[in-house]
Amino acid sequence: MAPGVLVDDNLSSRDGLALEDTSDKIDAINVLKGQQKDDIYEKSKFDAEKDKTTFRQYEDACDGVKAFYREQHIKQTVAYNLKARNKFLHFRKREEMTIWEAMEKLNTLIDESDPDTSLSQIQHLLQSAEAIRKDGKPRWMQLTGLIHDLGKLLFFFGSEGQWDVVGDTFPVGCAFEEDKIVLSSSFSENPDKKDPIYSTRDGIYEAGCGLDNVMLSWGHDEYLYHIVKDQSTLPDEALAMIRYHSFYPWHREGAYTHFMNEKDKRMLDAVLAFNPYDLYSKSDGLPNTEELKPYYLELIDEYFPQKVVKW
Ligand SMILES: O[C@H]1[C@H](O)[C@@H](O)[C@H](O)[C@@H](O)[C@H]1O
Ligand SMILES: [Fe+2]
Ligand SMILES: [Fe+2]
Repeated sequence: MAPGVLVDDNLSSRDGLALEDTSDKIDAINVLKGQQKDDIYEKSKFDAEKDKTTFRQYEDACDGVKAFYREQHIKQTVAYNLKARNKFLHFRKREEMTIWEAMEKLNTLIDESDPDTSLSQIQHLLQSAEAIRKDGKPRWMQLTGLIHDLGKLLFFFGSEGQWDVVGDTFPVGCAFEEDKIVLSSSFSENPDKKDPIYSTRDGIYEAGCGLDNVMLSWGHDEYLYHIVKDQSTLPDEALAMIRYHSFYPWHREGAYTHFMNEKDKRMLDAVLAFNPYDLYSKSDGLPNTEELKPYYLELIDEYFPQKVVKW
């Protein structure tokens, strides 16, 4: 095992940015860190009228969704995770695109893991952002809604399929908490389940080590988290909303809490504040992309000052 890989990927965080970037950018980050944080925890008015029992019904899902999770739960291993990190975060020649161009590129992907929407990704992103905006949440959170699934671009950058792009996430390198993970029966065929270390509760980690140090199954959350951490001025809460939004075993089912540290307790609140806008906005009306575009272009520029993103 190479713990250095983990530390490099996850802990460089704001330090890297602070060392390399302009003082304007650092000022912007510091201002953001202190402001507009509490507004996000105020109980959401948005999901009060939703019938939550109709979402995430995996046992009743179509065969495609079941086949997706079967494949994902067999193939997400520590070995694959390390390989994917190297490939997608370190070795690839990155494409340059603005956020809006990325949204348009992603638009042809229909997510095979999702039992709740068959809308295109741009519509899902705008639905999430609009729900956050209508609920009066801060601008940085609206932008987080707009971009949170852009990591699915991995599908066009040489992923092995959808199993390493979409779907819920869970840690690798320690025992799978199968009763807290959807459609988990195929974990029995995951080779890591027989590994003498990876099959233990703490595996390659330590209790209380902090989720920053835990490798989550590879997919759109982790990939986008790194891009946004390195190339935007969005605050830590936004980074957590992105990195953990598919980590339902943790934020909804209470699994893997033994790895949490103090920071994770705060981040969990942020992720929970974000979740309704991601999940329950899927039943909202269709957003008018052209009408909304000018508002969001301005918002993107506010937090991605260099405009073009290296994907
Ligand atoms: O099917 C969905 C979809 O892929 C989402 O983007 C992801 O965040 C969810 O966790 C997942 O269950
Ligand atoms: Fe997602
Ligand atoms: Fe989403």
